[in-house]
Amino acid sequence: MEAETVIEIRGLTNRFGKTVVHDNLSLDVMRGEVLGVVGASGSGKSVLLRSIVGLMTPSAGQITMLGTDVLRASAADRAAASARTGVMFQDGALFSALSVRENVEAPMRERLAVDAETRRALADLRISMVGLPPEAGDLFPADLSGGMRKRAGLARALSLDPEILFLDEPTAGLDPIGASAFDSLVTSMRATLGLTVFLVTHDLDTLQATCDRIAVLAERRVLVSGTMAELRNVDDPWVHSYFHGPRAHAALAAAVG
Ligand SMILES: Nc1ncnc2c1ncn2[C@@H]1O[C@H](COP(=O)(O)OP(=O)(O)OP(=O)(O)O)[C@@H](O)[C@H]1O
Repeated sequence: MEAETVIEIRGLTNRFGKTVVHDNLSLDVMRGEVLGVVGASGSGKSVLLRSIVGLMTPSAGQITMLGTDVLRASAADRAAASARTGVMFQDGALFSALSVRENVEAPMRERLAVDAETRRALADLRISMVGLPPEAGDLFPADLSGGMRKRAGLARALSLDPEILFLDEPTAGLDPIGASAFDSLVTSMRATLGLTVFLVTHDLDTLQATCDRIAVLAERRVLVSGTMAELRNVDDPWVHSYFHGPRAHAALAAAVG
């Protein structure tokens, strides 16, 4: 079966004043893959994610997501494409005045024509899917540990049963055990829900554990993409030091051992 491109980015340029973050960047994301996006701090990973999900307007270029030209489509078409995606931000970005359940219900209120009881049941299902205990639905973000807040953010990202999940530094701030549990959760949900995952991370263990393919942002574009094994053979100083540094060796050793 031929692979389907679910996100196609061509000629993307992002500028802030004189700072050029992306220059003529191209990237394809295929249905069902977990794509990791790495790059030095400031290389434009978050700006890329925000451009795709419509949180900022790029200076130039074309982004086609699920068949919609997101930079040129009508607001209604953009909203329809966006409802088929979910985004989990680094700090969870939960509404502090709402309970976890209400946070998970929030996207449904806008997009799903279902009664309150069904909405609540769907939210509780998402909460259990991400491994939170049932009572977590009644808690508020301030009552949650960092790991629970990440899971609650993930439950909200899954609210509308998305086809594409965007994760921005999902394991940042978690202890190694919590991070590895989160990696396993992403892997199992991709398998059970058939998700496509776009994952921005610095975490080599996460790359090793979850990603089919990794795209490296450098020189204002996607310098190279491939599997971890392929990227270890790329002759570029940043790529080489990233994938051959002590942390990379530790991640590989942990995966083998
Ligand atoms: N709203 C903005 N206004 C001006 N400059 C911005 C804005 N957003 C991002 N930038 C700049 O764009 C560049 C890329 O930022 P971005 O946050 O995408 O980097 P990153 O690769 O995600 O970094 P990190 O790994 O540190 O999170 C940085 O130089 C940043 O200062």
